[in-house]
Amino acid sequence: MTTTSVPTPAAAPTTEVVLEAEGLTKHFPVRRGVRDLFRPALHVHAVDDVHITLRRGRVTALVGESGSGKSTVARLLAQLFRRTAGDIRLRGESVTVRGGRRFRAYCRQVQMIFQDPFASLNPVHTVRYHLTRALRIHGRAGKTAADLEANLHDLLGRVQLTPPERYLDKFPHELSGGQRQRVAIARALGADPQVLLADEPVSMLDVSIRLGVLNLLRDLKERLNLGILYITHDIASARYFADETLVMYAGRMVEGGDSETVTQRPAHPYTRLLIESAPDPDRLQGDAHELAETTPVDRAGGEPPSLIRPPAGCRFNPRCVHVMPKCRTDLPPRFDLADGTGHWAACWLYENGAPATDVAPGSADDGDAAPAAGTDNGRVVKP
Ligand SMILES: Nc1ncnc2c1ncn2[C@@H]1O[C@H](COP(=O)(O)OP(=O)(O)OP(=O)(O)O)[C@@H](O)[C@H]1O
Repeated sequence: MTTTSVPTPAAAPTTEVVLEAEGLTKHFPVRRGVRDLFRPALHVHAVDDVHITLRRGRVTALVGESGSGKSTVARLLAQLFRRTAGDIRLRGESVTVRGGRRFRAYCRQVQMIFQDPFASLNPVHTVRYHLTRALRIHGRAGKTAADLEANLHDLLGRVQLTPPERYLDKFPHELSGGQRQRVAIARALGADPQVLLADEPVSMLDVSIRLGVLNLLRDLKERLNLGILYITHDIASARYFADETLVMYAGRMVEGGDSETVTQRPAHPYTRLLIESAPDPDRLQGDAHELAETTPVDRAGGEPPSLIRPPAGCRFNPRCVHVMPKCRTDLPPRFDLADGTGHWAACWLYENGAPATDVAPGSADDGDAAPAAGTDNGRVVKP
């Protein structure tokens, strides 16, 4: 019996840039009624001037509260949305595809995993159907029925659904949430991609199984040398799972760097707010008084701004406790924090190269902390 097992991608240097976007922008037109015909057209400024680089063998987390534009970035990178401006390069080559054969070729390399595995699998079809279809679409089903069966077994083995025979003929409703998400991941792997865009892949799963799915993704990253974009509300899980973390607020990137640095020494007042809002088991283990003394608190209040008329200057300025006149008028560029880790923040506080630890914690007002971004779902419990 000859079988064509699912091949392992060719070895590549782990830091090879596979997918990058520069100046990525998406403005959604606002639907208008007859009475608005003579008024200027309005747009939702969902994503503005985003730069992102995904490397093979690395997880990049994109963190921000609801409505900050994370899913839009993922859909732009997946070429599911037409971009308003910017460039997307796959292995250095600019790509714009709109359906058809070129879109399928792109999908073979860049696959998306969605938040809700139940919605992303067709309830009337079995696991076998979903995976066979993915293998056939991407020309990887093999030549014979035996090839196909071996490839199906291989895919299920990769997502640790073993023995495969137990799962192949099951319908989505016969599987747990975690098993369904593993099937969705197996289906994505059926294309033999180089990049996975995972849009909140664990936020709809029971807390107890989130870590297992994240560990699986990390294992796949290492074994298949995948570049992974991990979208989440939960900055604590980014620290655990991602190599690099980017923080997004109201459609713009505000901070980035290696995950340990961004989560342990956050520079942007918004990142500080996110971290303060997200209980981290490591921090919570400490004494409460000690915590209050050693952790800078930015008690910013308020709500994210309207993206139809976003604030001038820094979009976080209406909520920022460190706001300066310049923040209300001038858009801050990325300032390199010169700590040797590639850490940067788009915040005027760092205009003169002040180190990340120099932001005075005591300037917080006495208001309540802002609504917790990401405290409700998507959280991973560390072992
Ligand atoms: N198709 C669309 N048409 C108009 N506006 C849209 C569309 N899709 C998203 N938006 C708007 O773009 C902004 C960013 O949405 P997006 O879903 O990317 O945010 P998010 O950070 O992923 O939020 P969540 O975590 O809740 O999914 C929001 O204001 C949203 O209402």
